[in-house]
Amino acid sequence: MTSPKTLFEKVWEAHQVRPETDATPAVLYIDLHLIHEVTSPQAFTELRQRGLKVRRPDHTMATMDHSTPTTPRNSDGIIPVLDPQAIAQLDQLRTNCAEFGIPLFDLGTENQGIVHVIGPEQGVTQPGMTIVCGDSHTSTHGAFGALAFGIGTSEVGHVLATQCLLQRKPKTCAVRVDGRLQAGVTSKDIILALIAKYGVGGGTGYVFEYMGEAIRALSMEERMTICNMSIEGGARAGMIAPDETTFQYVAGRRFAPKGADFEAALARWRALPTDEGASFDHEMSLDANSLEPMITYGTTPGMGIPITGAIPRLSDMPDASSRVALEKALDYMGLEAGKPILGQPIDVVFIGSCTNSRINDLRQAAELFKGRSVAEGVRVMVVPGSQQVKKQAEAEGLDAIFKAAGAEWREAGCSACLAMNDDKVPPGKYAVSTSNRNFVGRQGPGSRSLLASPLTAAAAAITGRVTDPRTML
Ligand SMILES: CC(C)[C@H](C(=O)O)[C@@H](O)C(=O)O
Ligand code: SF4
Repeated sequence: MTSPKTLFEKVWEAHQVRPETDATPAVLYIDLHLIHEVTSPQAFTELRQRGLKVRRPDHTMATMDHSTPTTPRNSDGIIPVLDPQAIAQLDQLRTNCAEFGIPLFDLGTENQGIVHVIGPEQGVTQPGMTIVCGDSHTSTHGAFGALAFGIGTSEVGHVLATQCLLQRKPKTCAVRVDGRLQAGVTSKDIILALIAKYGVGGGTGYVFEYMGEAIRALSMEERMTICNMSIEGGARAGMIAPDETTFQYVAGRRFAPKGADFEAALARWRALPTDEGASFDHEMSLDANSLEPMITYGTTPGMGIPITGAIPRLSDMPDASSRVALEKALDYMGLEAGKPILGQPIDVVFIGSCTNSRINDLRQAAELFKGRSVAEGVRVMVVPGSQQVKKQAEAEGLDAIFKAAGAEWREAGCSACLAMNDDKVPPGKYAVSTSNRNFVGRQGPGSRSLLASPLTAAAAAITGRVTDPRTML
């Protein structure tokens, strides 16, 4: 009998070409390499300079998402790109993919979308894989029981050339979430609460494995929301053991194994969950029963509170450095210590990003918008994570609900998650956003972001203030 192993250890060992030594990191084989227009150009330049080819173009997939506009199509069905820098970046990716034989989901084509939305959607994201991308939210794919993490641009070059990566083995942390979520409380609230409890550095050096009754009860889309923000809790990656929910989601997708291959894959995937008695280096926990909708008030994703709570006071802080951080954050946010967050007026609502732009997120938001209108003076952007999500939402009539309420229904992309395209939050304005980062200037210079779930975002859109969505269900 071999000793019991964690999910992470099984995936790591199956991909280790060479183990690490004191002097050298491990060499890890990569099953899937996702690329986008922002972090890949220099990597291709290096390949050309060194006369190298892409080792496995068939295990590499490209999309356009960050700098793409999400403005509705023109009368020719084309999404117009006006920004010269975006034009250059997108053209460069087209050239690189054509030259190196990499499949590309080009802007406006039927499968284009945010890189972390399309991987799962196309069935290229599968249990037990190693997945990398020059993007920190690659952790999203860990929801399938894959080991998935972000890499730097020079590493993108290494993976393109060799399909391998040099990595130090991270430690493991079990994150147990027991109990059941109340109505109006979502997986976004689980991850915001976890980061509020353990801090943005709590997971440093670890790969999280989320487990427990509350995690098992979640759909794949909800699990992706949690794994997506593992990186905001400091972890290298976040994983969830694959189960029937996972297998059902993957089955039948475009690039998923079919027939006998699927059966063989299933047998392998069923052996992935952490063995009874396997040990972790560290543990964290959260009680789902007592969770409320969460919202952030500051400039890190860890500055979050239950929506019925009050903004912390300096005297609540454990040390001098957190007092300074809080003071600076509240100054930037224009919020007052000790005050309730409920009722805070807001200007913009953004429903989208790789955290919360899948069909389930849009359905939840639409449920609240149905028969109601956006508050006077509030701009609401609803941005599907992919063209497929957009199509599905339109087939279900969700777009009609959003538009009738007075929200904008846009094309797929990262959009207002980060200020790399035209979708920005104006200086000094407050945005309730379903994205994952509320850093200074993240949604535009001077923008003030309050991170929350799609339900909480929709509630704010309708009332023009921070509102508990449970009062509107
Ligand atoms: C542009 C990209 C490198 C970046 C990331 O790595 O996460 C972006 O996706 C983000 O969310 O900040
Ligand atoms: S949606 Fe936001 S977090 Fe996700 S990849 Fe795009 S910019 Fe990064």
